Amino acid sequence: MNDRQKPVAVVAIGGNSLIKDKEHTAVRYQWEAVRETATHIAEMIAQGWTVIVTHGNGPQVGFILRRNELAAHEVHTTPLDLIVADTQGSIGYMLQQALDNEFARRGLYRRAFTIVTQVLVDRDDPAFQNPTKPIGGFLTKEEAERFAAEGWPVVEDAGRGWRRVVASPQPKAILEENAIRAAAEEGWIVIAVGGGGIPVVRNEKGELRGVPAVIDKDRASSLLARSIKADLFLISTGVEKVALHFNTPQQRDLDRVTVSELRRYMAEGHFAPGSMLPKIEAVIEYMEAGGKHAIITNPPNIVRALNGETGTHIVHG
Ligand SMILES: Nc1ncnc2c1ncn2[C@@H]1O[C@H](COP(=O)(O)OP(=O)(O)O)[C@@H](O)[C@H]1O
Ligand SMILES: NC(=O)OP(=O)(O)O
Repeated sequence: MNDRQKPVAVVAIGGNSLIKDKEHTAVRYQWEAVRETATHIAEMIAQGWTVIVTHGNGPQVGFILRRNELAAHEVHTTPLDLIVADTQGSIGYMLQQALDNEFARRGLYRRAFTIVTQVLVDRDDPAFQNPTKPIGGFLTKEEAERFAAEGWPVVEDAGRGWRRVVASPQPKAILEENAIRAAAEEGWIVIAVGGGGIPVVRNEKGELRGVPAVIDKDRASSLLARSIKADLFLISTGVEKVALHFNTPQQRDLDRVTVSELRRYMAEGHFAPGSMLPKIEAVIEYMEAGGKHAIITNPPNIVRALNGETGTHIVHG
């Protein structure tokens, strides 16, 4: 099979799943998580998939922003679009190196590379007035109240603690889409649309300009999967399966769910905004645009999920 005939998967890796856990966020733990994730993606590629890797950056963007603020008396601060670009570079670099090492270890003739990706958003998106995207680490209620008093918008995030939030406009177009497609067709393992893409708008002269926001990477990854007509959209996150009544004694994990069932569960409020809800909306959008199959699972279960042994599988119906 040549590279153009291989099935194409967009694999979206969560920013939270790229830190070890909320207590272990230092760079060495990020490397551990990236290297572990890379082994599973390499196995997928060994099994015959062409993979386009996208990734989140929520925790990492928040850490860089905070570092900026703490050092603001000494060095200039950086706008959010540049911070997103920074994370595309740093996380892209980590994934690229970890994947290349894994390919070499397995004797797989593959190389990975990262495409700095700009994503067009609407200047008038109401999201700019209503920040919803959680970034940075998890705070206690007391810490969150203290930061809120300093002007940060904060939200409670899926029972895991409090987090700062920033604007998260809808992705409209991936400006480097043709480059991503062409590189994947040539057999490259492309890392792209990092952190949902660098948010840009067109000004009155039609020129591109960055805007201060963090696009949801699941929404942007769904847009990519739809645009390139990917055979599979796989979201790798912190849970093996999506659940109903998540984090309660009534929790029930979903193995196989149709799009219409998923819509109903979404309307019943089973999926937390800012964490699972955007993933569910992203897979529904992908499936309703003609996508074939979507999976939500965690990194260690990627290959088992592909073999139908675990994960939440979203199918037509
Ligand atoms: N219904 C649900 N089923 C499973 N997980 C859920 C649900 N609602 C909220 N979550 C939480 O959402 C998390 C995934 O969101 P998040 O950590 O923001 O994603 P990412 O991996 O993209 O960083 C899961 O790890 C889990 O803690
Ligand atoms: N940009 C983004 O959606 O990041 P997370 O996946 O880390 O939330």
